[in-house]
Amino acid sequence: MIALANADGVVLDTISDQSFADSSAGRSIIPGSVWSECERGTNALGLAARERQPIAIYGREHYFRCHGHLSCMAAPILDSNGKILGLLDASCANEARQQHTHALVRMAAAQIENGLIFSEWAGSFIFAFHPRAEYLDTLSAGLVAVSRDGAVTSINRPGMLLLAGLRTEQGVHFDDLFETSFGVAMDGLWSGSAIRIRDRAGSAVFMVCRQIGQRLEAQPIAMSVPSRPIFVADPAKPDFVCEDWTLKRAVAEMADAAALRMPVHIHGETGTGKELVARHLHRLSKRKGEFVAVNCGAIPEPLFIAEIFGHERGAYTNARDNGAPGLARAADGGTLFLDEVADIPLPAQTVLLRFLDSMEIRAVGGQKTHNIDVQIVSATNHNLHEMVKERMFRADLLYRLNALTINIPPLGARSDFALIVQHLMQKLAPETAITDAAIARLAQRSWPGNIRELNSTLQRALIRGHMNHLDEESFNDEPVQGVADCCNACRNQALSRRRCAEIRSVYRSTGCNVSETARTLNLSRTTVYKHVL
Ligand SMILES: Nc1ncnc2c1ncn2[C@@H]1O[C@H](COP(=O)(O)OP(=O)(O)OP(=O)(O)O)[C@@H](O)[C@H]1O
Repeated sequence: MIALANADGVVLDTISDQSFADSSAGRSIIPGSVWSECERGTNALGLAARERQPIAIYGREHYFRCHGHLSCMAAPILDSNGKILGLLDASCANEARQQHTHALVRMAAAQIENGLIFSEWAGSFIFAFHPRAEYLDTLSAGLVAVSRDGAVTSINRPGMLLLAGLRTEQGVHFDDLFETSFGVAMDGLWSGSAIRIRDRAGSAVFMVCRQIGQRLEAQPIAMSVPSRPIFVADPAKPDFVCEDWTLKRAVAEMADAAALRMPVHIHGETGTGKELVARHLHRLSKRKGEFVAVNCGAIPEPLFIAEIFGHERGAYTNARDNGAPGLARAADGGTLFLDEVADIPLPAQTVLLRFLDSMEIRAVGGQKTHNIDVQIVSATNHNLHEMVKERMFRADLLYRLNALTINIPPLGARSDFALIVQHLMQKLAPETAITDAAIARLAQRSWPGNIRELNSTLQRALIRGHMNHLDEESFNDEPVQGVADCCNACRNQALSRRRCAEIRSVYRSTGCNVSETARTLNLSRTTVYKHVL
């Protein structure tokens, strides 16, 4: 049973399976029942309210013997001033208690707290931050809501912990918390990519913009906003826009491939949604294991085999102390997504081929082999057949990977362009409409960075916008073709300006190909993105 209670421990609502609801334990937790500590002695709801932290109370730990057959895990839901808004509780018969329920209740409470920040501060920018970039999408990330003039309106609990020692109350300025000023940070944040800045205590954090502040004072005007959600929650259906006829047909074929565990290769320009398609395939496969994405272009060549297939303790210089099982084993029972597969170094291609033939792996420096069961999905924006001709990619590996090939059309060629724009608008700024004329104008542009670039363009227009809708004028400042010589973040920094100009020049000379630019200049693709989009 899940119960929601107010700050005094009065149960407001419950959801329960029938047998528990009918049991004597279930009948004691009903809307209106009071679970404050002074009424019921030791119990999870009462103690969580009193201690202001998650609490689990098992069986006989309850003060009243009549509750001895209950196990309850409760967590308070706090607002950003630390006031308790309510309590969430999961209760079950004591014999059915599980440790991980406690973690789930805590996570659910944290999710509600984050959701409240988004709904309460729709007029603010909301930034996620964390010392590690891969945690930006998790509940450990700090969230800070900031008004359009840089005043902090709200910070979530993880954010307070990350900024411990600094003044975090409502009204402090972004510049009081971070060394990079609000204006300079915004230059980087509006592009949609993560920036790295230091807080005033000197710790480096990654930060990304999760919500663009609306201009709430403007009144809505009649405009084309999608009247119904674009997606319905059905795991068999893609959770991305897929109304383009060629893409729809290709995606439909994936269900059979997933059922037969056929290797699927996804081809498409950068930013067309290859990873989204790969994740959809994983959902379709209903495999219990993880979806493990490997950016093959980001792993240095000497480490590639060890990273994928694992290594034993001390297998090579700088190897992790206890060795590592490798990404292929992490994907056992699930899906291994080899992104940027064209970047796999030739020696590693041979090892990968052997693995695909046998589904057997042996860690570097190890003796034992392990059989694993993974769905292989690969992706690239390169023409692997051309690379085979140039002897840069093994033909036998290509034919092992591409039992089914999905070609994702570039954004400019998609018949569902308008739907994609509406979908991105709904995610970025659900209250903001966009005119059909503006969509038509966007459709005429070239989109070398595809949907990712379209997303950044909409973000920029929303930040610059003075109304609560976007029209043709909103895109007047957009460069129609190509890019200026340096990006906004580098414009005032003499040292990085030259480097930035070089990146942008190589980007143009490669026909706006991010991967190619990254390879030519020996940079990560993220760095290239930061400077060109
Ligand atoms: N059909 C779609 N509907 C909605 N959003 C999409 C769609 N396709 C892509 N996107 C969005 O575009 C961005 C890029 O998608 P994704 O990372 O999957 O592209 P990619 O082809 O794997 O890029 P790269 O080759 O650069 O790694 C993501 O933010 C994704 O959510």
